[in-house]
Amino acid sequence: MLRARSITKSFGNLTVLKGVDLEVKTAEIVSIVGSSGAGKSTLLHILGTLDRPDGGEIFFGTTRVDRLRTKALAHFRNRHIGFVFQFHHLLPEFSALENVCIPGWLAGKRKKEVEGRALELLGTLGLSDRTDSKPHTLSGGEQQRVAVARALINQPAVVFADEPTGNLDSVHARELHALFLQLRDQFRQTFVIVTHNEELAQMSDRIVHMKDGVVLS
Ligand SMILES: Nc1ncnc2c1ncn2[C@@H]1O[C@H](COP(=O)(O)OP(=O)(O)OP(=O)(O)O)[C@@H](O)[C@H]1O
Repeated sequence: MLRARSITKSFGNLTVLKGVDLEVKTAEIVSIVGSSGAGKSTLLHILGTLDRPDGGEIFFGTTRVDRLRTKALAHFRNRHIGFVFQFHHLLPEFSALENVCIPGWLAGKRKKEVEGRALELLGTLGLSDRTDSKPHTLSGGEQQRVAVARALINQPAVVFADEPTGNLDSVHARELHALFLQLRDQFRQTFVIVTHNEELAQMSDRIVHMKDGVVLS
């Protein structure tokens, strides 16, 4: 599904990634753990095509994404990659349903089709009765679940999550992780997660340890 080889990245004099290799299979949940500054978020952003590596190669299936031009890359990202961040960045003036639909509309899919899938996803995530709610009227856990539904709307090959439970209490954090497992089983959804939460990392299929810009295991 996802194959990254010899990924390097520097910011000025600081070499943050020193030749990272990583393979992720379909329907696998991989957690990336490691101390602060190890390069986890940098790697996630590069794998998620939000940033480009200095060297190395990244394949999604047979598509080499690090060579795509900016416009083609944006198109690829919107169609095939989902993101969940610690702060979910929901658009405050739009309802939960609209927030979920927007990436689908941007991808040029039919309005009704997108809405149908959004309603199905929100139902799966236990939010059927909150579809018309604005983000500020939802709890932190509910907002994060809306963000997960939004990440899934275009049926992405991979969802990248950077500290997705960082602003949730332990009950909601556990619920969110259980949801990732459910989505893996139900839709064969693949996840790559950066987390400091040891308990959640243990629930993944595989833990990848990073230290000083390299993957240890
Ligand atoms: N855009 C940038 N410009 C300059 N330096 C950066 C940039 N992004 C990250 N860095 C530096 O790269 C190093 C790795 O950062 P990164 O966020 O990838 O680490 P991390 O393992 O995710 O850390 P944390 O667990 O604290 O989030 C840090 O020293 C950081 O300051």
